[in-house]
Amino acid sequence: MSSLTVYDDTRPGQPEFSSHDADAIADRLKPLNVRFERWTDVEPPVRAASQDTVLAVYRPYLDRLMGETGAGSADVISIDLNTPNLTALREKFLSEHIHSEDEVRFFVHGQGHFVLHVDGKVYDVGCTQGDLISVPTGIPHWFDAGETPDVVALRIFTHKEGWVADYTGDDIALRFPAEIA
Ligand SMILES: CSCCC(=O)C(=O)O
Ligand SMILES: [Fe+2]
Ligand code: NI
Repeated sequence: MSSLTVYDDTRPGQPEFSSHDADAIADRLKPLNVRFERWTDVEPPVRAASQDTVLAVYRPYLDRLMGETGAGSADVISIDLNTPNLTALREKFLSEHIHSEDEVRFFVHGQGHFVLHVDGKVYDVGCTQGDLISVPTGIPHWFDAGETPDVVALRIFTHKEGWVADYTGDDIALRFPAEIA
């Protein structure tokens, strides 16, 4: 289930807002210019589907999204216990970072948490199958799918280099472990 938990960034473990309602989550994130939507009218491909199959299933939606955002490429990231170099991959996403483009992700299978750090607040967004999230350029955040990850997500990129992060050097992610069910 999608979720949002909000904290003051000085008070880990003391949520000041929490919801599992997609509309309430979207409303709460809107002032940050974070886009959060549920796309439920597409039947997801099977978990083991190839990257090309996943892209083909979502093609019309992807074309619209890429048109709206000006993104030039899309790919599929799949992370589970069999993923090569899982520890390194997990660590790469787990430290607070920013991007110079919007981070647009659609959850095809499984779940993961985008944790955003804005104006003294921490927003732990638990994303699940059917969720679209767009984290605006420059918002510090990290991503955690836990120690037994199970996630397949569509990613779209504006830069031709693909995924590039600037780490903030803040170790806040250590103080705010995502609420992984
Ligand atoms: C589910 S996509 C992996 C996370 C990611 O791209 C990021 O944190 O920048
Ligand atoms: Fe990111
Ligand atoms: Ni919950």
